[in-house]
Amino acid sequence: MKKVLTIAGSDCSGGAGIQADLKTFSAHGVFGMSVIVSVVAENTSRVIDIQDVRPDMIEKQIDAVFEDIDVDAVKIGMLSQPDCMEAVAGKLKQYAPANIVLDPVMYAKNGCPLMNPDAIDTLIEKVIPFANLLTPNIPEAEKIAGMSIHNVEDMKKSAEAIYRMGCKNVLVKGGHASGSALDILFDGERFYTFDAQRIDTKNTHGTGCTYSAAIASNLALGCSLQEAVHRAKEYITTAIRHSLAIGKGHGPTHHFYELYQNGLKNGAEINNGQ
Ligand SMILES: Nc1ncnc2c1ncn2[C@@H]1O[C@H](COP(=O)(O)OP(=O)(O)OP(=O)(O)O)[C@@H](O)[C@H]1O
Ligand SMILES: Cc1ncc(CO)c(N)n1
Repeated sequence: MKKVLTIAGSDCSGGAGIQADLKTFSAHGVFGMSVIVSVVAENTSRVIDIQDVRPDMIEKQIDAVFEDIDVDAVKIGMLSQPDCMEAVAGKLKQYAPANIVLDPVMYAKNGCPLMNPDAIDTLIEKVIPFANLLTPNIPEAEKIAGMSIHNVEDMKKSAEAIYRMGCKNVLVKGGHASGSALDILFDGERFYTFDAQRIDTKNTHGTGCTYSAAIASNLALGCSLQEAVHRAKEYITTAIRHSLAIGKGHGPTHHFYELYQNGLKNGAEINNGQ
């Protein structure tokens, strides 16, 4: 069985973070493992408080996994402070795992901050160079690239600027744009687009976590990057289409294994071109 690790924050309400990642791993038939970087008291409406795990404890969790188990892919999510980022980066250097997917989480869907804005330089200098794939949404791509994004051309320009920071591939997600749900992948040479119909729902809590965890699962299963993103786009589109009206705010996506299989069989209408 393929083994995939998430290094991220815990969402006690179950829709995002570590919890979304582990549900996504199970739906893909891979063995999920987790290193908790922050404990977040949050729900579908708000973030109440964040307690970061001590950096040496983050390092020890990563050691515990890698000294014992071969890891086929790593998904990295919420890293709230520079010292958490440095702890994770040091261990990525030490263990050099394959297939690192980095979701540079900055805000929850309800707008609450999950990363200290002063940590962005550390993210760029210390963590981004380890990523095989970076998956910013539009506001995150704006902050990292230092430009504003108004259209698809701007999404492409931001992807090029972020690529130059040392990650091997960049996927700028269009969930925050209007029109169809269009994502742009840049591999340093070419752009690939992954487009799906926008689903009219407020229940999109944890979509970015789910998407990046699905990409990491597919990479662990041996897919090429383009195939991994294509399949993950089908997965997230199906999970949003069947999202759950749980809670009073942005409800979570749905991770039923059977739903995933049916979604794939029914072909969740993804157009990918170049
Ligand atoms: N309403 C929607 N209908 C269809 N696809 C969507 C919708 N909203 C987001 N997506 C898709 O979901 C994926 C995740 O993108 P999004 O930009 O929402 O991530 P995110 O903002 O990082 O999520 P979060 O911070 O809540 O975890 C992308 O493929 C995006 O195109
Ligand atoms: C712990 C955690 N990670 C990521 C997100 C972004 O959706 C969230 N809301 N909570």
